[in-house]
Order: sequence, then structure tokens, then C-alpha cells
Amino acid sequence: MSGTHPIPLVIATRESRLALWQARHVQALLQARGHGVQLLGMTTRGDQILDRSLAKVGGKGLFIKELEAALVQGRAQIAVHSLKDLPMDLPAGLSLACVLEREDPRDALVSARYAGLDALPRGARVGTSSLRRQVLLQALRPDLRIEVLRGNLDTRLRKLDEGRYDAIVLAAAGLKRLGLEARICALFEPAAMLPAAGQGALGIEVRSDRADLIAALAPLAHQPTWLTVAAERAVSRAMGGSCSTPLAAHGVLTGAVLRLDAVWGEPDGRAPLVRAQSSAPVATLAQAEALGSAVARRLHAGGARGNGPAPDGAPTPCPPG
Ligand SMILES: NCc1[nH]cc(CCC(=O)O)c1CC(=O)O
Repeated sequence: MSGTHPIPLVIATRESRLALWQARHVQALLQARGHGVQLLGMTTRGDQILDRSLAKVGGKGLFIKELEAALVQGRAQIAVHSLKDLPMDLPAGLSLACVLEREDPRDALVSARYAGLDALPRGARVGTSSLRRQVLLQALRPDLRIEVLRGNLDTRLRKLDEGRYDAIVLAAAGLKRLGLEARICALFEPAAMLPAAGQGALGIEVRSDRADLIAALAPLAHQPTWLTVAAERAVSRAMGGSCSTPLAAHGVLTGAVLRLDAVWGEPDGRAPLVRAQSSAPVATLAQAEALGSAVARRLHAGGARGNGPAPDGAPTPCPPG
């Protein structure tokens, strides 16, 4: 096949509104470059498990295994992921081809009645299932009652609207992508609530043997985002990051210098939070990952007891939005 020939592509995607938005976003970027792109909608095991704690169900990549099988079998060539939900290590034969420009990485407070965290009355019920958000909220406002909130973005908003919570916390990125920005009452600055590694960034997964495809995707990459999230993900990897460990990692690239912050907490939220920070000039993914490892070492030195990388490199998957 000639090098100028456009590559016909299929994107495997989950069928939540956010997953479809993300797949269509990549579809449009590729179509603008002359590629024919179709979507293949799929239901994953994770989508079917709505009643049990995901940490208990466990299993590697509950929300992405079916998508990855479609890549391996050649039924699709591309899978688009929120990097926050993508395990640190991909299965053999699959690669992260590129990382797209980051949307707002901050967390957002959504409420029908209260303008922000400070406006919440004592003992207010706040919905989130993220252990990171739970321990960071509790550190800011020990009086709040944190309650479980699961489901995709629309489900979570519906549960708020039904009056089950005084407020809920969601990623600003998902709300903005779905045109729901007007529902944001307040944004948490990273200094107050440090975002999860990769929050707000999308990654494209492909088969490692498709060098032609990886070359075709290269123009979609946003290098500053890629360097930043590589450092954040290196912290998660070193701490054995999973949904059962409260961990935040957030980088800010200013010029060539990446400042990386991380927070680690005990799962039960009782011990004080451990914070670590470091900055370095970063020009390559290897340098970004080295900064991430250095910050993880500082977390350990500060008393964090990470598990280290899981033996099979498979952290418990976080429920995607
Ligand atoms: N774990 C859920 C999840 N995974 C990705 C997003 C959307 C934001 C993003 O792409 O980082 C969300 C929703 C949320 O956390 O509120």
C-alpha cells in the first residue's frame, strides 16, 4: 500500500455519552486529515456491573478488555481512553500511540443549592466514590458526610437531582465535554484538591505492530500534555496506584520546567495525608517519568506505604465516566 493512501479506521468505543464523545472527537480529528473513520460501539463487563463495588469485582481492565480484544482481532484499530482510567501497563502487543491536548484537569463541585464547598452546611452529604476525592474533601471539611456515588456522568447528575446528595464532585473535563459546564458551581484549585494522574487527558491505544497507524496518529499528539501525564502516571505506577488507594498526582509544565505534586492517603483516611513535590526541566518522556519516580520516593520518605507496582501491572480499574 502506498504511503499516501489514507488508512481506513475503526474506533472501538464504550457507549456511555462521554466515551462516545471522546471517540467522535478522535474520529473528527482523523477525518480532517483525510482518513475514513467508523465507530464500533461495545459493551464492556465493567458497564454491566452496576451494583457491586468494582474493587471487589477486580479483574484487569474491566472497562477496556473488550476494546483491546477488538484491536488484537483486527475488528478495530483504535481505542480512545480517559488516561485517568487506563492502567499503567498495557497488555503485550498494545501501545499508547499518542496523548491529546488536556481539557481542564480540575475537579468540580455540582450542587442545586450551594455555591461552593464553603457554602455547604455542617454535615452536608457529598457524593463521590473516588477515594482520592473522599480523603481530600475530608481533609478540607472533616464534618462532611461522604456518600457513595456510582454510575456514568448522567446517572450521577440524576442522583444529585433526585435529592440524594447536597453536592457531588465530578471531573470538570467530563462535564465540559458533554456541554454540562453550566452545572459546575465551583472548581477546586489543584492546591485544594489535587487531581488524579491523567485527569482530563485522552490517550489513543493501538496495536504496537501498526507503525503506519502510529505515524498517522503522531500529528494528533500534544507533547506538553504527554510529558505532564507521563510524570503523573509514573507516580501512580511507583505507588501501585489503584482505585483502592487514595492518590493524586498533578503536573504543571511552565516553559520546559515541570512541577509535579502528589498526595497520598491511607484508604481509611485516618492517617494524615502525605504530600510531595519536585520540579525539573523535562524534554523527554524518560525525564518526565524520572521526575514521577522521584516524587514517589519523596512520598515514601514522607511515610506513604504504596504497594509498588502490582506483579501483573494491573491496578484495579477505576470506573470510567
Ligand atoms: N473515573 C471516572 C471518569 N473518568 C474520566 C472522567 C472524565 C474526566 C477525564 O477524562 O479525566 C471521569 C468522570 C469523573 O471523574 O467525574
